[in-house]
Amino acid sequence: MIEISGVSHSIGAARILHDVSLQLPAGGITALVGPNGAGKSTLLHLIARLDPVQAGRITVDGLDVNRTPTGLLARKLAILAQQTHIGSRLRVRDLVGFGRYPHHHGRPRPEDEEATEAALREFDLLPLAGRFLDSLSGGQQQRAHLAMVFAQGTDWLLLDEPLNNLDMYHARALMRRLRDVAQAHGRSVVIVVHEINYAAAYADHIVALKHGRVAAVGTPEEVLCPVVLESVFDMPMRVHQVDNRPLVLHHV
Ligand SMILES: Nc1ncnc2c1ncn2[C@@H]1O[C@H](COP(=O)(O)OP(=O)(O)OP(=O)(O)O)[C@@H](O)[C@H]1O
Repeated sequence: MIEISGVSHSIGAARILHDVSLQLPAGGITALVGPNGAGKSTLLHLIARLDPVQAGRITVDGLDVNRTPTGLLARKLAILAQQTHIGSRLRVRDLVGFGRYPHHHGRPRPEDEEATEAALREFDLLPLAGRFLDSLSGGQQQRAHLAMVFAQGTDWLLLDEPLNNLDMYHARALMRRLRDVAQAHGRSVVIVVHEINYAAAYADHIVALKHGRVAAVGTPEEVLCPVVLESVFDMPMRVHQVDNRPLVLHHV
């Protein structure tokens, strides 16, 4: 479980998160939703210690993220951040192989090579494995970064807008893969997602943030109802049920 207790965060004079307390359960998919600027990425960065926790406390399966050694944290959680600053003159296979670094510290073993090849295969990257990142399309680059995160083989996957640039085929494939790793392998996934119907179809648990505060928490049925959605996104919405899941009509 990830426990977030009384977390506040400021950048300069701007308060970004206000006393956020949450529990993200292990072993399923949690979707973080909310309008632009709500603080979703900031919260994910704090969980992964890309930024230090200024006030409050975050633990991941009991490990305090501010005090846990980097190597241990990197074997516990992997994050796909929204902006990645990795050298573009890097080949896809090398990027994906970096995901294994916390396990081998620079001396890859056969099992690390196998994990890298498996991740390349999983994300349809084998034909592109020898290509430089800057020669790939946006969606292909996104798949390469996802494969690196998967190759890390952690209990927790934190993914900030992983559907960015993915076509319908690869978006659905990714969400099914996330559901599979959560259900069949007991791993835990936290995903920031703007397309609310991916949260509706695949999430077990939804957290809505607004203006740096928790606006709603619950199952898809509890959070994805017009009253809650309209208060979070400030626009009218209709919600239907399809295959026992909510389907949000927000685009018309
Ligand atoms: N380096 C920074 N300097 C100043 N303000 C920042 C900085 N980084 C983030 N912010 C502000 O913090 C707030 C929360 O940003 P954050 O990226 O966490 O939101 P988000 O919910 O992920 O938004 P989006 O859906 O647009 O990605 C925003 O108002 C943003 O402008």
